[in-house]
Amino acid sequence: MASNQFQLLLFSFRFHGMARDAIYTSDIHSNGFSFDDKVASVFADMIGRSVPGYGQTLQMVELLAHQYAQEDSNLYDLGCSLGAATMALSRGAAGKTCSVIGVDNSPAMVERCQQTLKDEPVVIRCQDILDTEIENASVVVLNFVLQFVDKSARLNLLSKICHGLKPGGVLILSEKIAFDDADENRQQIGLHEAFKRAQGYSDMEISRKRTALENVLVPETLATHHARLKQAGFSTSNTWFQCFNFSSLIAIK
Ligand SMILES: Nc1ncnc2c1ncn2[C@@H]1O[C@H](C[S@+](CC[C@H]([NH3+])C(=O)[O-])CC(=O)[O-])[C@@H](O)[C@H]1O
Ligand SMILES: O=C(O)C(=O)Cc1ccccc1
Repeated sequence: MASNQFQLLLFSFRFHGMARDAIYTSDIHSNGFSFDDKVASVFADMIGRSVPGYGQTLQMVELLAHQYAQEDSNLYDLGCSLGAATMALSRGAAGKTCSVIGVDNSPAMVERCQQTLKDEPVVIRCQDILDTEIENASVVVLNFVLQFVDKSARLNLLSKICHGLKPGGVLILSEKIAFDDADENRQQIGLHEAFKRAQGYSDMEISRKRTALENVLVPETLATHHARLKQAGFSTSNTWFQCFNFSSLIAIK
């Protein structure tokens, strides 16, 4: 997606009432994190101010879709939330006869996503991605989603994706990551929290969300991701982006 198009998307979220994320200014949401209506209503602001490099990641999803989308194939955005990466896929594949499919199991997200993308040539489904059939695919996106899937189900999901990809097809995987070295892990988490502070979150908001995400968002190391991608059947995987404890990979079948 050209950066002006991404700006347009952000503008459209703002225009349609994108509210500022103030969820953790109060402690009523301190018991766990879920993609409910409250989160969905501020999500564009939340992810933009919480994930360093998020906007650039979307631009690269468009570029990678342009590079790897094959004629007469399906492009999947698994865990599409409000459809930002779905839109990037659609833009990247413009001019090719591809079907773009976004999937999310949060009704609140899907409702908003369908409304926002109602004029785009994409289909948005409310479904658990563990139940989604992947077929005739050339590009599959998991943009900060695998981290929410139970660890024990991650390999099966990636194997299913690899199986549904055409030869030369790709998986674009973005994740919050962990580091084996405890000092490095602490430093990267500290830098991420400094980023969030610079984006206007208070120490209290940062600390409450950290607690809410415990055992909900479970990050793993890059080495674990690359090893699992290989085990799932991908022939290569490479890291193409990292900022603090957030990273994006591409795996080719
Ligand atoms: N099993 C599941 N099945 C379907 N959806 C799921 C599942 N588990 C989680 N989700 C969905 O995955 C999304 C994760 S957000 C993705 C951002 C987006 N990709 C973006 O590029 O803007 C990332 C974040 O919040 O850090 C939520 O909408 C969940 O409902
Ligand atoms: O905010 C955080 O600490 C994150 O790790 C990123 C994030 C962004 C949106 C929802 C959940 C987590």
